[in-house]
Amino acid sequence: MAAVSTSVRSLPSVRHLRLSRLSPTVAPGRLSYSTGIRAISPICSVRSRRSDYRARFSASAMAESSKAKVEVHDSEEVLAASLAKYTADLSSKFVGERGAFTFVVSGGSLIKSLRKLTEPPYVDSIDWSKWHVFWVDERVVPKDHDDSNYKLAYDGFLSKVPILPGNVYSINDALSAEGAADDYETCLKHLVKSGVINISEARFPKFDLMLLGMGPDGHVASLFPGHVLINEKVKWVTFIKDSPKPPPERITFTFPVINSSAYIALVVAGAGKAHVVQTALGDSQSSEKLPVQLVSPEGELTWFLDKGAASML
Ligand SMILES: O=C(O)[C@H](O)[C@@H](O)[C@H](O)[C@H](O)COP(=O)(O)O
Repeated sequence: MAAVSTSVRSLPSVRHLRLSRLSPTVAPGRLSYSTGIRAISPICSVRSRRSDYRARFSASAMAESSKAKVEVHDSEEVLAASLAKYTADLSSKFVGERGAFTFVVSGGSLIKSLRKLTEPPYVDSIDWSKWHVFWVDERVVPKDHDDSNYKLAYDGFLSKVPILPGNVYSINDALSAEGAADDYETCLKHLVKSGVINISEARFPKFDLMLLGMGPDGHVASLFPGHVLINEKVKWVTFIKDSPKPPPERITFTFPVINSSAYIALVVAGAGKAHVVQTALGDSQSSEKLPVQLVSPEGELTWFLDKGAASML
C-alpha cells in the first residue's frame, strides 16, 4: 500500500485513508447545475437507433483515480449509518443548488446498506420529492422477479420512503436486453434535455450520486473483468447476454457515464472481498485493471468499507 497516507477524522469508529493515486490529470469535479426541472414520464418507451459499437480506447488507457477517500467502519451497521449521512448531506446540497437530486443504485447487498435512510432522522428530513432514482445496472427480467434490481430496491428502500413514483426510472421489462438498453439510454437523453440530469463536459450524463457495489471478482455494475463492455466509450447504456453472474441478461451503464458522476460511493462489506479491495486500493503493477479500478469519477470517489472488507489493507 505505498502511496497511501492516513488522515484520520475524529469519528471514533471511522478510519479515513486519503489515497494519492497515480494520475494527477483527473481534476476534482467541476459541478454545473441546471435549473428548470420539468416533470417527465417515467415510462421510457421511445426507441433510439443504436450507435455503432466502437471501443476506441483500451481499458488500461482509461483514467485512474487521482484521489479517493476510504472510510473503514467497525461494522456494516456503522457503515450503513455513515452512508445514510453521506447520502442525506449530498441530497441537501444538490436539492439546494439545483432543485433535484439524481441518485443511482446498483443491485446486490448495497440496497440493504441503505436501510438507515428509511429511518429517523433521514426519513423525515430528506426532501424526497426532489429525488430521481436510476439503476446503474439491471437484470433483464420482469419487475416482480426475484432477480430484479428494481424489486430489490423497491422492497428494501423505495417502498419505505416518499419518492414520487414518476421519479423512479426503471427499465422497460417488456423489451429484449438490447431494446431495454436503448430505451434506457433514450430515457436518460430526455432527462438530460429537460435538465433533470446534468451533463458533463464530455457530453455524458452527470449523476449527482452513484452508489456502486463490487463483486468478489472486482466487477462493478454489470461490467465484468475481461469483458469487451469495459472498453465501451460511446454508448451511455449497453447490454450483456453472457454475464458470468446470473442472470445472464442485463443492461448496464458504461464507464464514461459512471465516471462522469459528481460523487461515487463504492460500498463493500465482508471479508470475502478483502482480497479484491486490497488489489483495487493497493499498488497494483498489473496492466490489466479490474473493472473496479476503472472507477475514476470526474468528481469525488469514496469507499465505504467494513473491517472485514478492509482486513487486507
Ligand atoms: O445487479 C448486480 O448484480 C449488481 O449491480 C452488481 O454489480 C452488484 O452490485 C455486485 O455484484 C455486488 O453485489 P453484492 O454486494 O451482492 O456482492
